[in-house]
Amino acid sequence: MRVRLGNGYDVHRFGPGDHVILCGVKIPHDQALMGHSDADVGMHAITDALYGALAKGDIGRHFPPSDPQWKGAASEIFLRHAVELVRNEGYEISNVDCTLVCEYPKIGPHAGAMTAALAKIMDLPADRISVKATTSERLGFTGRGEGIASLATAALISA
Ligand SMILES: Nc1ccn([C@@H]2O[C@H](COP(=O)(O)O)[C@@H](O)[C@H]2O)c(=O)n1
Ligand SMILES: C[C@@]1(CO)OP(=O)(O)OP(=O)(O)OC[C@H]1O
Repeated sequence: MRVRLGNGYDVHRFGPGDHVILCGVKIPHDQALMGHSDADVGMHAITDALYGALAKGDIGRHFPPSDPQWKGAASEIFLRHAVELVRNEGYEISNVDCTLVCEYPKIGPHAGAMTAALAKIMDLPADRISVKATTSERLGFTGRGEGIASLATAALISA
């Protein structure tokens, strides 16, 4: 059996707005995340982990921020593309683990909905997907509430 691992990391800054979209779930919040797309920082990190596991570049290579086609795009477009590449290369996703770094919003109450949303998009059982969160103890840009960071790891196994 062949195994490949990938990691992903992304950051989006806060700006004016009344909700964020994280791992496919819309969460009411007193600010929004800014980006060329819908700024789903969790989904972007997972997408990059899949590209990384395949050694096939990153999200900006496949969906350039300079391309107006992706302005306001739903990030599930990017994730679906990465999942398709995984399957086309003869792998299946063993599991994905994502950590969101922010003081607010609190992720715990939404983690189940995020896992379910990702499972649907990735066509995977929910027990292969983990979404969790940490604060940064009010330190740094995430601690000051200037934005949200996300890290993800993906493991692929040969199908
Ligand atoms: N945005 C967040 C941040 C954290 N959590 C949950 O709180 C726990 C404690 O966080 P620490 O940073 O103090 O370790 C963490 O393990 C999460 O369960 C959260 O839900 N949303
Ligand atoms: C996702 C893309 C799509 O144009 O735009 P952003 O929403 O700005 O997100 P980022 O994580 O900066 O990745 C770059 C782009 O590929």
